[in-house]
Amino acid sequence: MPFKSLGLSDPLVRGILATGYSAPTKIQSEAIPAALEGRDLIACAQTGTGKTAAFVLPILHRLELMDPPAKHRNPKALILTPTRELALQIEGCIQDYGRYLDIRALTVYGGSKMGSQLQALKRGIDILVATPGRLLDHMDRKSVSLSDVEVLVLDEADRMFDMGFIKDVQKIVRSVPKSRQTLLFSATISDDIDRLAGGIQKDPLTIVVGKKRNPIETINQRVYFVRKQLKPVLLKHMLNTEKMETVLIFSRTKHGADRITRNLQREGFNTIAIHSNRTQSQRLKALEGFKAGRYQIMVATDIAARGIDVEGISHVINYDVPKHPEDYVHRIGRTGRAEATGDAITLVTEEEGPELSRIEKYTDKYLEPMLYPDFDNEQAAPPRLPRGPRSDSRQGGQRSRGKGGSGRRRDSRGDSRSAKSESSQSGDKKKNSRRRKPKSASNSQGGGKQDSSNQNQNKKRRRKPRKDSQKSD
Ligand SMILES: Nc1ncnc2c1ncn2[C@@H]1O[C@H](COP(=O)(O)OP(=O)(O)OP(=O)(O)O)[C@@H](O)[C@H]1O
Repeated sequence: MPFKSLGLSDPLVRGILATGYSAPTKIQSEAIPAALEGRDLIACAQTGTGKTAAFVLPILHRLELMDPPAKHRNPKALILTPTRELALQIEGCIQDYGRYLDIRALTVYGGSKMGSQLQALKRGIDILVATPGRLLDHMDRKSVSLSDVEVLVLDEADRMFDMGFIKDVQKIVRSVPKSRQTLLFSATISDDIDRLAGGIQKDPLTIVVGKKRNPIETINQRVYFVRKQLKPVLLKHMLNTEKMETVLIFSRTKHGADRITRNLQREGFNTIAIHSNRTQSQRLKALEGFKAGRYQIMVATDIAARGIDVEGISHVINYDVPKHPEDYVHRIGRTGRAEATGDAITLVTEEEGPELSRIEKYTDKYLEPMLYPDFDNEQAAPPRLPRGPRSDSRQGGQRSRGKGGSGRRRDSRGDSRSAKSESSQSGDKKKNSRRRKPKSASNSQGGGKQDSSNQNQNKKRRRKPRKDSQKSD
């Protein structure tokens, strides 16, 4: 099915084709006609499947039909996103798809200069993309009026309904006319959303593409058990032995992200950090540099977990297991996008075992624990690192002396749980032999057995143009 058959206007279809898309993805085929009819939507589709165009295209189409578009003083469409980076990315999509239309979009987000935003708002805009905090600032200053908004989008809807955002979002929604169309999109939409959405939507149509909560199948998920003190050593070992093109590493904390970044920089890896303690220009520089290939590795907190679309991320590494299972789905969804393949690696300590179990329950998938090839998880002290002598002592190698490796076992009901480390089971090898043995992944590039994960890695990661036959199945 071509884009034209979705009912989109000619200049818009030309803009889509010029962006390089030849046929709609499944979520686009299902959501666009319903949105064009004016329905409220709750749309859930896996990461990297083109949800942005599924809400941006109907907005552009609607605006184009309005007469005359250049006269709009107040925004006609409002798109709310949880992060600045995502807001800017969506504005980029609006510019791309709408290149043959006369439509003005503006992004307002914290950390950016007010002056230019105020001027643009004064001149008048058609689409406003915003993070909630900065939009509320503008509303307080009366520099923007939402009284003409006809379409409201909550991208990453479940995140927008999180405790941290809910009050701000509710306040914003109350300022938008009730007659609006409201579109909610995310890769993870819980049943609670129906309840929360009840207050802001009218008879919404729910569209679910793919299995709810499941990471996309193009991501090869791997889990390695490792002692806490050895995480930095294992990370370096992986980066040195496995062929990784562009790597996104997630840390649970900002300090952790900085620490990992410093360690990797000392080791000579081209690494940059992104988190909310960095200035806006540092955040922009990091993301742009990562996208442009100036940095091979970006270390991030969960601010980069949602929506960020960087072509060619070959590996996502969860240095820490994410606290919320849905964050796992979003984090690893930064790879394997638009039919590319990718690897998602999670490093798990004994303490993090229960969190991994929650992820398994949430995604309904058991993640087979593996041992990293040629890595001694029992080593008393980490090997001496080639550069940066200070890092040796910081690895905590000495403190780790005498502690065994971590592992999990699965009971007869199939539940997985944290298992005691080997030495904390008095170093009793017999006891350990009862535990399900982590599988050796044999995925280093320096020889060894090839498993399916390795075969996956060797697949081309370049984005393939979608085939007509794939778009509407
Ligand atoms: N019809 C299409 N044909 C080819 N590529 C597409 C198509 N639609 C979108 N894409 C590309 O697919 C990638 C993922 O799209 P997008 O960022 O909208 O995904 P998403 O579903 O919103 O992901 P996430 O859940 O992570 O936010 C982007 O690089 C986008 O340019």
